[in-house]
Amino acid sequence: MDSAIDGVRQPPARAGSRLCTHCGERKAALKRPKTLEQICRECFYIVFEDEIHRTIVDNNLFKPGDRVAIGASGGKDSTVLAYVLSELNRRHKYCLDLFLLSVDEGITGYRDDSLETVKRNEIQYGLPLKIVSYKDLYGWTMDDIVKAIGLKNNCTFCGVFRRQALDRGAALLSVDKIVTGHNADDIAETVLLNILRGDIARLSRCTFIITGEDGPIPRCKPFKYTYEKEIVMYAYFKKLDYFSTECNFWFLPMYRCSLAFYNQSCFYTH
Ligand SMILES: Nc1ncnc2c1ncn2[C@@H]1O[C@H](COP(=O)(O)OP(=O)(O)OP(=O)(O)O)[C@@H](O)[C@H]1O
Repeated sequence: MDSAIDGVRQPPARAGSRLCTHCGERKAALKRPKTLEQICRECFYIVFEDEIHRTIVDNNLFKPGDRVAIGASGGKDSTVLAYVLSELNRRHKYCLDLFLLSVDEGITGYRDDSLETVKRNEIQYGLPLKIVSYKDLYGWTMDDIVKAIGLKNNCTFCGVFRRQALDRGAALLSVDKIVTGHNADDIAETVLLNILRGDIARLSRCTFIITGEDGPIPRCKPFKYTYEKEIVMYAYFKKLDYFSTECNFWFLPMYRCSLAFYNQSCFYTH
């Protein structure tokens, strides 16, 4: 729709030529998926990080002196989590001891490459890294398991092993908490899956921000309210070093195509 300034009809503002609705000074670089506001990069960083800080504080995720392991796969979510958490820890003086904890499932051409990214993150963010492998813990790699059982149910095995491996790694690091990069989209997906499966017990638990408080080491999801699209934008604008290939053993072509399209649809090009 055309707008009128001093009675003169103006052409519609082009996406990318609009001013940021927060500072009103810089050009908008994106339309925030969460609020649909036109926002510049600098203001986007501020609101994105502040929302995660608020989530941490409002839900008492940590206490001063906590040792916290960041489940680091090298993917976008855990890379952004490691970066933002170390920034917030410094800025807001959470007084946390942060560690990167990676599980090597033994998937050639996937996890070996993504672990190289985590090793670079270790240096870039100055966070100590611990890697635990299925081979050392269980005597099997995922490559061996898929050779033995094929591609059916392999993700179920891998998920169960990874959960336990993260606990074992966390125990070796003597941490108080594990944080993972599960985001709002992941949680929505889990809710839908649990509804489809009729799994009422899991349905009630799957949205909790802290889980496993009765187990060895509690797990937290600081990205519970963070949209996946915004995590991708943050990583892109900040030029974070992350690994973006899907697992070799997980092949859903339609999902991957739609995700690629979805991840690109919110940027303005100046
Ligand atoms: N191999 C791993 N080692 C350590 N942590 C992991 C590993 N795989 C997954 N995680 C943790 O579990 C979270 C969810 O992983 P999942 O593979 O389900 O989602 P994702 O969206 O691909 O996450 P990411 O972008 O961080 O890879 C990750 O963000 C990370 O914190």
